[in-house]
Amino acid sequence: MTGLLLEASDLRVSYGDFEVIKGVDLHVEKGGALAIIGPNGAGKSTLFKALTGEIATRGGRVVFRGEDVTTLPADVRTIAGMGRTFQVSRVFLELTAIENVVVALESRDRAQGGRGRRWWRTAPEPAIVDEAKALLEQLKIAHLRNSVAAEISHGDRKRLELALALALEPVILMLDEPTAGMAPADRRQIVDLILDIRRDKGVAVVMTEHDMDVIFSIADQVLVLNYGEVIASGTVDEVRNSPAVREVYLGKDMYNAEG
Ligand SMILES: Nc1ncnc2c1ncn2[C@@H]1O[C@H](COP(=O)(O)OP(=O)(O)OP(=O)(O)O)[C@@H](O)[C@H]1O
Repeated sequence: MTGLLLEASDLRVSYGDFEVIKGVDLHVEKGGALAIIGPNGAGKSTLFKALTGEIATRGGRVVFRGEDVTTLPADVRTIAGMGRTFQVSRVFLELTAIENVVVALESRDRAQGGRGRRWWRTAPEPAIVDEAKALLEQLKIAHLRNSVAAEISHGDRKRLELALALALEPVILMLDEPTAGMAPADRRQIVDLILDIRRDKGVAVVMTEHDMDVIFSIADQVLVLNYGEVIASGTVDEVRNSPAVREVYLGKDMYNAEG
């Protein structure tokens, strides 16, 4: 699979007069995986939110699947195929795992022009329930389907969040620190899941992440930000060997740096 999926050019974002993203260019190929890294405060989250449409840009363009989406809100980008997970989980805590996935699948159907659940029905369509079960199975949390989301572990909730993102059939998954706050064993499992999703569904990935092992396992391209500017971009090896990157991480072990 080749071809451009997501592209940003001369992207600029400011908080008041404080320019945080200062003319960033990036691109993601179909099925590709880009990691955005950089020291704390470099602008990673801000850039990520500008790509997903959660914050407005002051300049530049974001093009997704050939369409200029620069001024389109996040929900429209989601419907267009941009799946999203958050650093802080956004599942419905009071619903069970399967109810969460059913809600996501029903909203996908509505977005695709379906009618969603008819008003007189108290239960979802059996086909939707089957699809939800299959997704939970794929994410290896089928055994938790009747557990209330508030009561499942942090790692399993991350899996559930991935299931919700996948329910919308994205062509790209935007993952904001997908392994934040996880134990090493859980991290490895999430990495394996993301690799499976990439392989099975050909979904592209953009992620911010601090853990270099996770980055090196998943990403084929890395973009390094410092003070809102790209100081290096390329393959993992190209970035590793970049003098500018070494300078930014000077005095730190880049591969274990928290930033
Ligand atoms: N809502 C906001 N209002 C004003 N300034 C902000 C806001 N959010 C972030 N900033 C500032 O913008 C800069 C970039 O922040 P951002 O969170 O994008 O960096 P980051 O690279 O994601 O950092 P971290 O690795 O710590 O998550 C920082 O100086 C931060 O203090």
